[in-house]
Amino acid sequence: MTNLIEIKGVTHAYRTPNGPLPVLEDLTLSVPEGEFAAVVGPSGCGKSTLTRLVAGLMKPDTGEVWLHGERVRSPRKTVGMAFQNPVMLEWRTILENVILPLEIVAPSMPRAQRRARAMELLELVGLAGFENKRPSEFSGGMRQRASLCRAIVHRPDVLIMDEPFGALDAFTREDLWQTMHALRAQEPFTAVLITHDLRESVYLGDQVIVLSGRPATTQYVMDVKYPGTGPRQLDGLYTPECATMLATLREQIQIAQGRVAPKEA
Ligand SMILES: Nc1ncnc2c1ncn2[C@@H]1O[C@H](COP(=O)(O)OP(=O)(O)OP(=O)(O)O)[C@@H](O)[C@H]1O
Repeated sequence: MTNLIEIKGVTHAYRTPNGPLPVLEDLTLSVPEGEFAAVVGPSGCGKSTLTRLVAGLMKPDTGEVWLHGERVRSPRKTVGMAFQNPVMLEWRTILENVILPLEIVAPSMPRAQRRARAMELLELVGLAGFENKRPSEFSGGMRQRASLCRAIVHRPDVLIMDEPFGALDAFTREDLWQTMHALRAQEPFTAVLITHDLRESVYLGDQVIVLSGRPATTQYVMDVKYPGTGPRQLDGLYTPECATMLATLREQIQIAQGRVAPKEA
């Protein structure tokens, strides 16, 4: 499997009035094409900075970021992004909001085709029938569903999500996890998810990458062996296999926070 994302020896510091703030330190990681990588780490360690580098919104001080075999040096159209608080244009309907990236990336696409593409996704996430509503009429969960559609409507190479479900209640969040699996089953894409929720990382991730405390480096990578065959079931989270994976991740986070010493190899 080829790697869609390659981050090689990336080091970055922000310039602040108090001097440089080192955020990433010789960070190396890769995400194979079609895989879902969940990234966890202590608060403030540099997770969002990492997403900005992959999207080409920032350049690292040193090191290289590669996407689909091309060095990332500027913002990429082939990246879709979703955030905790999706910004929607209130004067547009939900359908018109979802169509927006196509207007920018594929301006020559016929209007009917754009609408059909957006509707296809809205149906997939359970929002068919709501397409003519305004964002203000939507709940947080509905906004986030629409935001996911908008992020992948132009079929990006990679979907980057920065705590997209962080502000949702636990039940809505679990619904959205299932929606995410449904979306991926329909249109396989490579994904990077920043999250603070270890259960979410295991339920959604093919791999979970644990970053160290700031300045962040790749501390630990777990290949998720989710119990059961076929589509992942939420019940799987309550099995001994998942309990073991979650305990390992929790310990890694505590090491990253400096609360526990790493075990001798
Ligand atoms: N533009 C900036 N200028 C200066 N410092 C910044 C800037 N952006 C982020 N930082 C600082 O860099 C550090 C890493 O920030 P980043 O948002 O990447 O961390 P994070 O792991 O995503 O945080 P959290 O888990 O709290 O969401 C933080 O200390 C933050 O305050």
